[in-house]
Amino acid sequence: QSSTATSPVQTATAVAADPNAVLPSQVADPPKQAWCPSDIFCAGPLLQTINIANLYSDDKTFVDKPTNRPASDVLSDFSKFNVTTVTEEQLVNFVDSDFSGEGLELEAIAIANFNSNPPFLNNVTDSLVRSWAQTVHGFWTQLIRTTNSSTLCGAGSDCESSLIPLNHTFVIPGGRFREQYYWDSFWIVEGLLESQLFDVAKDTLENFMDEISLFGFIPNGGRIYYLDRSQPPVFIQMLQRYVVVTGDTSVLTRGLPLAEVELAWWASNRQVQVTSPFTNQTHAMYHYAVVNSAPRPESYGDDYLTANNPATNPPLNESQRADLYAELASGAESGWDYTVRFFTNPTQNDGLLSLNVRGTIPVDLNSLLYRDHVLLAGLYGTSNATATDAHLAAAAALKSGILDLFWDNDKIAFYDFNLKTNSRNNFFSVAHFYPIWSGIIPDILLSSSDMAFAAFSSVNMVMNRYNGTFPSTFVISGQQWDAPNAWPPHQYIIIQALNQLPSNVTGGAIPTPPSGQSSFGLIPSGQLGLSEDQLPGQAVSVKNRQVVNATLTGPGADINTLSGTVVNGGNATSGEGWGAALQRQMANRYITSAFCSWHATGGSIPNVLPPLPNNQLNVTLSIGVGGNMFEKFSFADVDSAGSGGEYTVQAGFGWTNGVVLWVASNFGGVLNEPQCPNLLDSPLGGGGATSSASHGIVAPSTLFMTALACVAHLLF
Ligand SMILES: OC[C@H]1O[C@H](O[C@H]2O[C@H](CO)[C@@H](O)[C@H](O)[C@H]2O)[C@H](O)[C@@H](O)[C@@H]1O
Repeated sequence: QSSTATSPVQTATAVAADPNAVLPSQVADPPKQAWCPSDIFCAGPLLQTINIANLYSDDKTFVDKPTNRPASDVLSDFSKFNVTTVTEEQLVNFVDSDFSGEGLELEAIAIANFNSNPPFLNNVTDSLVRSWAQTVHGFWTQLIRTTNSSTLCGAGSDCESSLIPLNHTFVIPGGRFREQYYWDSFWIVEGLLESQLFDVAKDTLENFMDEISLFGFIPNGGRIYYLDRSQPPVFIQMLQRYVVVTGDTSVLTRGLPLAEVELAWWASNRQVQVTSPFTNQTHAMYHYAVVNSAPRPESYGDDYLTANNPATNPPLNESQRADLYAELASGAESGWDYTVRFFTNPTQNDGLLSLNVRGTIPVDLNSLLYRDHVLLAGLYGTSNATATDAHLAAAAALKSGILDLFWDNDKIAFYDFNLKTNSRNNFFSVAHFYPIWSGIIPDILLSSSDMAFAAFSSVNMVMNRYNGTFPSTFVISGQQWDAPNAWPPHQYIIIQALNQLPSNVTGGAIPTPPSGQSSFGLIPSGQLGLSEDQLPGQAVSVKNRQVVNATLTGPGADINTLSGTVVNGGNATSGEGWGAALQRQMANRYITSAFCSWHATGGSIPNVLPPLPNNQLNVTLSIGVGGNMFEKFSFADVDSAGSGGEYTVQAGFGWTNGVVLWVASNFGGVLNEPQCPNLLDSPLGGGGATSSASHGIVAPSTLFMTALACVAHLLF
């Protein structure tokens, strides 16, 4: 049995807001970037002019459109324009005649031997969750791609495309993300392994190996405009998971030497010596630091406007603009594009002009590289004792830097180190959990159950206080890697971090908050860097179309507390310690967020789950939409997608599906049927309907983003 291939190509129409208008004046073109030589898809006069004309709602659309005639003809056509007199309509005609549909170089293919009933489904007890997990497993068939350069303008043509052709099939995230992405693929591979799509997982690895051979590193994504940067380094972790699950060690013949090449790239290009103000020891640590002095091609208009914002007084000079462009690219390399966490002063929302990515030694990056070294040592095993020892030594050196620079023994948390202030940032984010996931467990957590719980007390608070899953940070900034957004990879990392704690410290019950306090009272003083009343609110009802939040402090703030467990947290099992309880709650909340936001946008399962009635789907503008698997969620509303950032929330979605399948497989015995709030209770729905759950009201901004996502038809 094979799956059916679906067409991936969507073509956005170029729109001239005012056809006869000439373009506003432009600042001088940025210098040509050696890493991105295309005169069409990289920084230069053509790309800047198209973006100034603002023909597409998403800057990425244009750079994903292959030319439909030789590049020299396209450039010759463009050279006929004078940028001070060309009209928007002339540019619309130019792109319509010289370029084809975005993503046309990619082809959806069928998955050979697709088993629609993989064994992991037997792990899922609840029948609705099992059917839905099977539905999500089926979504791989819509996200699988292969390169098909011959669809350009005939084989052997010199048409141009920004795509980096890949030799093997791969899974895309979905929506505007039409190509293979680096760190997304880790969670995609986790899901593929649960789905027993071992060939696709292996193909993914082969593609990354080809890229390391070709470029010396793995680029952010499969387009030439990503060639200035990588993404969080997880290739070795994918390799290890594939080998452990399949037992197929044949990939190591090529994989091990290429893993060395990748690690050497990080060491040569992203390493910095840091002398600790705490111990005076010097550590070789890593940061995200991209060499780039132009707007990112896929976000050219956004970056150009950030650098040339007329409200910036005094305006940035050329070298300040170049510096900002390096920061923006470095933020994209971190995978967290963008967050106040990487602002010069994270506690003040000073905007992207204050980005300090290169001046931050990030706790997550260093933990990932530590884990890479440990896993690589394990993959060598006894076959190469010298290499094993070298990687264990590299891991030990990183661990010592991580504990020295990032760990705060009073607040019981890991924080980034700031090179500008030569101190730890007093800013809590979900990055705190990366070292623990990676196996770096400070002694104090190993010797005290209270301290171990303290390291996870923010998870307990989120489960009790908010409807959804764990946010990137607790600051609502408008950036997509801040509240209210909760991302699938991070739910996986927290659950896995809990797994790393020894059972002798996780066996007791979840502690009760001090008298008169909420679960916030269980968090060590200062850990979050915010007082309880500075945390985002949780909506509980709508009155006169106004959202009413739960009280911010005191026991009433724990609005999702039930006797013995939390809302949408599954049922407590007898003898369960706090570690298992938090895992169960996180697993249930994740499934609830992914399921409810899918159902709220028209998801249904034949003979199992009907779609919501039209009066509810109308609230999310989802009539006729078949359900969206979103890339991110809201931590305060399980019905809603995430929001904010520079592009509209996307659906598809590779890592979301991967984490669903992993959670279903590993926690299927403790997953309950999700209880989704009634959409008519939302401000957009008018409020006042009876909710299917006691807690559930949708925050207006996030629901609006769900609606926007549907309007834009951002489906697969
Ligand atoms: O176009 C803007 C940015 O989009 C990507 O970033 C986001 O999507 C990726 C794919 O899911 C994900 O890996 C990343 O964490 C997201 O923030 C892209 O990776 C960026 O480089 C790009 O500038």
